[in-house]
Amino acid sequence: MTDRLPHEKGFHVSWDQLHRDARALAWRLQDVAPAGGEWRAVIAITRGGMAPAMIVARELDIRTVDTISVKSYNHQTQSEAQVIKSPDMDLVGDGEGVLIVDDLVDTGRTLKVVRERMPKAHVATVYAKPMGRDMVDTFVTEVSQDTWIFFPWDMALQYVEPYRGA
Ligand SMILES: O=P(O)(O)OC[C@H]1O[C@H](OP(=O)(O)OP(=O)(O)O)[C@H](O)[C@@H]1O
Ligand SMILES: Nc1nc2[nH]cnc2c(=O)[nH]1
Ligand SMILES: [Mg+2]
Repeated sequence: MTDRLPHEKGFHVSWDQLHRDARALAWRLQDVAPAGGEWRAVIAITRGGMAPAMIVARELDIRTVDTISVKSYNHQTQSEAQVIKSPDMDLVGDGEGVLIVDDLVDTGRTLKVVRERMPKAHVATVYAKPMGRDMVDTFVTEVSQDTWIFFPWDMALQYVEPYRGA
């Protein structure tokens, strides 16, 4: 089940917070745009990168968006990262002028396989943990390694008991 364990802390991100943080990422990316000022395409790492990629593409007015599908986690248990769908490699080439977006980097294993396929791409994530931070060129917020990030698509509003019961 999606309990916190084995992570010590939980960082719960609302849609509103994710929207703000993804826009902050887009703001940072403006300063590192390739020569000529335009990214050729955004590549979202599915599935978690899709919402942030959409927001970044909207802010930076990038209309060409593709995906790379990588599966590495089953809930909180990691196995080997596997590319199960590639982007259009005629479009992507070696990654020059291409922006790769994911929701977070944790161990960096997902980004390792992605970078092998697009070595010259710029890699951006909204959140980063220390182990994988060096795999990312631009990110917004760092959380500790023992934190599990819960995204809005994994959560629902629900009643909580007050601290002081009746
Ligand atoms: O740096 P790593 O340790 O490789 O972990 C980071 C990856 O793990 C999560 O994806 P996940 O494999 O759970 O798939 P999903 O995006 O489809 O939920 C997250 O969205 C990142 O893509
Ligand atoms: N949702 C979520 N997926 C992850 N995949 C690897 N680390 C994390 C995390 O902290 N949260
Ligand atoms: Mg993912």
